[in-house]
Amino acid sequence: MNATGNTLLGLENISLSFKAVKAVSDISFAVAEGEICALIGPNGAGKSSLLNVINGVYQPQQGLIRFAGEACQRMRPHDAAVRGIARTFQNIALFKGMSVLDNILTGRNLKRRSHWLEQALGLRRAHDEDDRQRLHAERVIDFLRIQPWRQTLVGKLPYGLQKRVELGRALAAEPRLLLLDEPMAGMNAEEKREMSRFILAANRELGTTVVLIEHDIGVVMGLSDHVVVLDYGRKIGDGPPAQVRNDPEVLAAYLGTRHSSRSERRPQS
Ligand SMILES: Nc1ncnc2c1ncn2[C@@H]1O[C@H](COP(=O)(O)OP(=O)(O)OP(=O)(O)O)[C@@H](O)[C@H]1O
Repeated sequence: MNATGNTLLGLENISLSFKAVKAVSDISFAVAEGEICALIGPNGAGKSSLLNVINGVYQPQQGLIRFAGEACQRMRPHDAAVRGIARTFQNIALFKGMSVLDNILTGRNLKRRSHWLEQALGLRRAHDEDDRQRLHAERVIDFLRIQPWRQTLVGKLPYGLQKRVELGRALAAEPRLLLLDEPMAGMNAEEKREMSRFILAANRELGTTVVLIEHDIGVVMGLSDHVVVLDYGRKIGDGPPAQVRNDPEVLAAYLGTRHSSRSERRPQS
């Protein structure tokens, strides 16, 4: 564990509705700087909605978000990115017709200092900037061990590698907080182990705080310092993995006494 004990992200009484659907109801929890926090819960529990609140895609009707000591009621996606929050998506959101390197470079857009006109005119400052951004993107490529595919079009890569490139694009922004929406969905056991290693490395070696949504409870227990459990938009668990996995309310949500067809999400004993 890498956590400092200082709160990086605080959610206070967040509620979000879509007309009659209450996606998130009065959720509060804190994420310490340097920790890996997993958001878990059955389908429709409100996990993705909450990530979308954190990075400003959805505006909650109620509640406050504190990030790095600053409180705000409404965060726009651009503000969130400028403040150091990066995100990957449940369904891969990459430019399939662009190379791995160019996709990762798009993660550096907010770091560019040269004006678009300088870039259009090919001025020296823009060239130097390009070199610096490329160097950084190459470091991310090395970190994630995707050098052999750096010039390959992303659409031609297998799914597991595309997920890694998406992680790379998020890391290229040098985020303070990385939000990962099901980074291991659809992967086999070996791919999950590999992805877990990269997430741990980003956390430990780069010092990135991580909030991730994951359905594989074995992965969650092995990777996280902190687990928050949602069910029907409410928080029903919040604590270290060992505590959460033995919580009767959490077990009930997963073992299906309140839901049907939960068999694929049972905590491992
Ligand atoms: N844009 C939207 N418009 C209307 N309803 C929505 C919208 N986004 C989410 N919801 C609803 O909000 C509730 C929470 O959905 P959400 O996607 O956050 O759950 P989840 O826990 O991420 O589920 P899953 O594990 O299936 O991805 C669901 O009832 C969903 O149908």
